[in-house]
Amino acid sequence: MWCVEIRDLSLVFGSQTLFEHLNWQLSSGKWSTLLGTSGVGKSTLLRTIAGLENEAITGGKIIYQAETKIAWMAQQDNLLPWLSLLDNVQLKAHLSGTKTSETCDKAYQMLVAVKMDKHLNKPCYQLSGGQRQRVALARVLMQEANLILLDEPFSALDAVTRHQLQDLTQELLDNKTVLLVTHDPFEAIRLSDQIFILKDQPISISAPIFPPKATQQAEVLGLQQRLLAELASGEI
Ligand SMILES: Nc1ncnc2c1ncn2[C@@H]1O[C@H](COP(=O)(O)OP(=O)(O)OP(=O)(O)O)[C@@H](O)[C@H]1O
Repeated sequence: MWCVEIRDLSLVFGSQTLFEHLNWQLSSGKWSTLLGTSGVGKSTLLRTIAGLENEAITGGKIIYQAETKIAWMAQQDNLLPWLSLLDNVQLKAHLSGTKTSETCDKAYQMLVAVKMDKHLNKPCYQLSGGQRQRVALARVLMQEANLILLDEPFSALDAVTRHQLQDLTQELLDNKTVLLVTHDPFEAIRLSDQIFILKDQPISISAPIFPPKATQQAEVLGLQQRLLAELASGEI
């Protein structure tokens, strides 16, 4: 069962053809990861699925399952620095002047889920990078989306914080459809149900690679080596 189907899609930036008659399906209820060298077009694919690149599309279409609701989380958390955590999490209500005790309560519950509730009235500029990404995750949860697009949300974090936030994100987004962009093969192996490698321009997307689940097997190390080699061979 798919959540998004890309059908015969072509996309061009000036003289650069990124997608040409691209066909691809994103499976429902799974974590899918896009790996590929810098500049290949991973973020563009994510933005295209989010409907943010319509002007660059020259052909084909994207079909969404009924009631698909999209949320987005990226490396830059896009929090408003002078607003409190609580207001950042309920930003839509805050900006539209529709805050209620229900939206406040729900935002609070989301901050509890990401273990940031004790800071709820602080302005966001006082937070560390990892704390800010927790708040960004709470904002994603607040949107009650069923398709979550993650554009390198962990890449700016130190190893320990990254590990913790990966685990938390995986726990809280269980059962959602997640599409993750990363440069890190090990992150892809840890988090994904399926991995896709993007290569070349126009882009080709590999068949799905299904990582083993236990993280300390020789098989995992072998797959990590294979992904690194594939990425190196696809440098553009
Ligand atoms: N709005 C735009 N206008 C023109 N060119 C663009 C635009 N957005 C992206 N590009 C170009 O499209 C190509 C793919 O960019 P994209 O950011 O999708 O790559 P990426 O694989 O996500 O790279 P990275 O891993 O470095 O983030 C790049 O050559 C980039 O310069």
